[in-house]
Amino acid sequence: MAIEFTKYHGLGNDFILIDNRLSSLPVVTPEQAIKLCDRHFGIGADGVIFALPGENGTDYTMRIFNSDGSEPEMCGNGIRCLAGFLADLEGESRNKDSYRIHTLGGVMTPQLLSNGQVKVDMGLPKLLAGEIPTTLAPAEEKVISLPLEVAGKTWDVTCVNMGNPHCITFVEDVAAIELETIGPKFEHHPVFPQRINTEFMQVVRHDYLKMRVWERGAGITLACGTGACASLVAGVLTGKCDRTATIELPGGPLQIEWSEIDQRVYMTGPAQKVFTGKL
Ligand SMILES: N[C@@H](CCC[C@H](N)C(=O)O)C(=O)O
Repeated sequence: MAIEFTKYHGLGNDFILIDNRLSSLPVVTPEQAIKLCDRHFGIGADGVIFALPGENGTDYTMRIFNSDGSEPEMCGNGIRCLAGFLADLEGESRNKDSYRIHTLGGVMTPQLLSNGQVKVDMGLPKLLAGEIPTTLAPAEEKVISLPLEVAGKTWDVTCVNMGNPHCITFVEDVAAIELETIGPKFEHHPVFPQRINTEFMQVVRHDYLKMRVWERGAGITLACGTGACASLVAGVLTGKCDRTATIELPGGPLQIEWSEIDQRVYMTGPAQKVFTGKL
C-alpha cells in the first residue's frame, strides 16, 4: 500500500506528516516510524505525526511517534505543522482558521495567522509532582527549584507538564552544557517514571531567554515547543522572566505567553512545509 507523506519542520524540529483521516488507528507502526525517522536509512525526522478523525467533538486528533518509536502525549512544534498540513489538505473547502485538536495531552487550539505563523492555545500548565509525573516531591506538591543529583552534580530543577513532562534547569551558559552526555541521564533518571524532556535555560533578559533541549525519545533537537512553554512557566515561577518572552532555540525564536487573564499558555511560531513523497 502506498502512503503519501509531507515533511514539515517547526524551527528545525522536523516531522513526517501523514493523512490518517480515514482511520482512527495510525497507518504506520512505531517500528516503522523508527525506520522512517532514521536520518541515514530513512526520510529523517524527529517524529511521525498523524492527522486522525476528531474525538470528543474536536475537529481532528493528533498522534505522534518519537524517533525512538515511543508515543508522547503532545508536541508543540508538531501541532503548528499539523495545522499547516490540515489547511493544505482541506484546500479550497477550508472554512476556518483555527482547529480544535484532540491530543493525549488534552485539547489544543492552533490558529493560522495572516502572517503565516501559527499561534497555539496550549492550555493550562500542570505543576503538581503527581501530574508531571515525578517522585521528586509528594504528589500534591509543586516541583519548583528543587535539587536533583545528575551525573555527580546538583541541579536546581523546576518541573512542568504541558501535556507532556518537562524538567527545566537555569544555567549561566547554555552553550557550555554537554547535552549529549547529560541529556540521557536526565531522561532516564529514576525520579521520572515516564522519562522526561529536559530544558537548559539561560536568561539573557527577562523577556529573552536562550534554550537548549534534550527530548525524551528523540535526543537533541533544534527546537521544542512544549519545552519552550514549560520553560517560560518555570521562569515565571522562579522569578527569572516575564510572563511574555521570546525563547531563542538553536532553530530560531518562539514567542511564548503565560496569560495572567486565563492562566493558559500561548505559543506563536512558524510551520514550514519542506517536501512531499510517497512510501
Ligand atoms: N518536539 C516536541 C515535543 C515532542 C515530544 C517529546 N519528545 C516527548 O516525548 O514528550 C515539541 O515541540 O513540543
